[in-house]
Amino acid sequence: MAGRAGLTAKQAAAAHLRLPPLPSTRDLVKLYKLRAVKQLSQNFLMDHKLTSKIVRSSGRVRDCHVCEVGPGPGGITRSILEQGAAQLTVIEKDPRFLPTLEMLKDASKGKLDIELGDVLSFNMEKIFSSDLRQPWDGHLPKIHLIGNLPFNVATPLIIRWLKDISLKHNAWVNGRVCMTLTFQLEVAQRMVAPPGHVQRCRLSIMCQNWCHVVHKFTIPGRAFVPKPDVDVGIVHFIPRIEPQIPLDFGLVEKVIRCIFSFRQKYCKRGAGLLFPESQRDELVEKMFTVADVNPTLRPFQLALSEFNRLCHTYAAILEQQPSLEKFNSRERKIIKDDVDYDSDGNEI
Ligand SMILES: C[S@@+](CC[C@H](N)C(=O)[O-])C[C@H]1O[C@@H](n2cnc3c(N)ncnc32)[C@H](O)[C@@H]1O
Repeated sequence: MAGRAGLTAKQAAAAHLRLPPLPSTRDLVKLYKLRAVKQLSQNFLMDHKLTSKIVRSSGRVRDCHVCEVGPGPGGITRSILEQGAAQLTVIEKDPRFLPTLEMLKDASKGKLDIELGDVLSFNMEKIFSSDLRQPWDGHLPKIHLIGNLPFNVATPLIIRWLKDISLKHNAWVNGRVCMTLTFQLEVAQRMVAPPGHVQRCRLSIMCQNWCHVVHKFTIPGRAFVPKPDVDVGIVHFIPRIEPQIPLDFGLVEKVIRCIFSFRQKYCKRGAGLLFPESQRDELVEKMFTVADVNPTLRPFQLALSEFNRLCHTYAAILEQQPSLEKFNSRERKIIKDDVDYDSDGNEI
């Protein structure tokens, strides 16, 4: 809505902060003494409309504490400040971006903090005030995590964060903190794939077990500088109050990983990897009978409720035979063709 001076609330906030403009592609090249921006080995989003859309898709950041991972030259960072975040902490690994981020910090009126570090090992617990904490089953805390990271960092990061969510560690000591992250489109589609979908994989189950996952929109690769070979999906995660499979992260991950080891075969084939050969047939049959799951379905056809029953039955078998917990079949390493990889070579 336009205010008295004819400015929208957002324009007023931006004018009030007097943020320096985002460096152009040419500026980036000059700033970092490069021949081409490609040498930074990153894909930057320089389109203000799109950075604003990403921030809006995370929900309302006004008056919230936002943590942005991988700000780079600060396109998304500017949009977060413009949309009225009360506090913004950025975690950037590459010190070459510090001068541009410092300029933003100076203009931010104390709202921007810069942390130089690797988000994969960064404990965010200390950056948020305990005043923002909410009970896990209460309202969502006024905290958001937002980031456009390199594709080969984003997938391992979300797996780490899902584990943190399961343990209520890291940012999640504060309650059900939401995340809005970019992934290559194919990975985003896998994250939200329902049962029976051709993209359904281990990542779908892991994400959907601990979070409500929404693929918000897609950005064509050409919007990035330099242009990646793929399009990009923006995914929003809201931690579930209760996971669909309320068991230990490691146990769930092991069962899902084994079952998806043979994607095109009956799901009992992969489940067999949970047990030594001497007991395999007997325990697989027991697992599927007790869980009441059809062992001849393909892994991608199983619903979360069926994985839930299989995981619980496996946990009950472990209670009776604790030594099985340490059993790790090496067979899947031999049968490589049935394991899924994303285009960065990450097994998923
Ligand atoms: C794809 S660029 C995106 C930059 C900016 N967010 C944008 O949208 O234009 C990824 C950024 O993440 C940073 N980055 C990469 N790995 C990181 C890590 N492990 N921890 C923190 N930052 C990282 C890079 O240095 C780079 O600035």
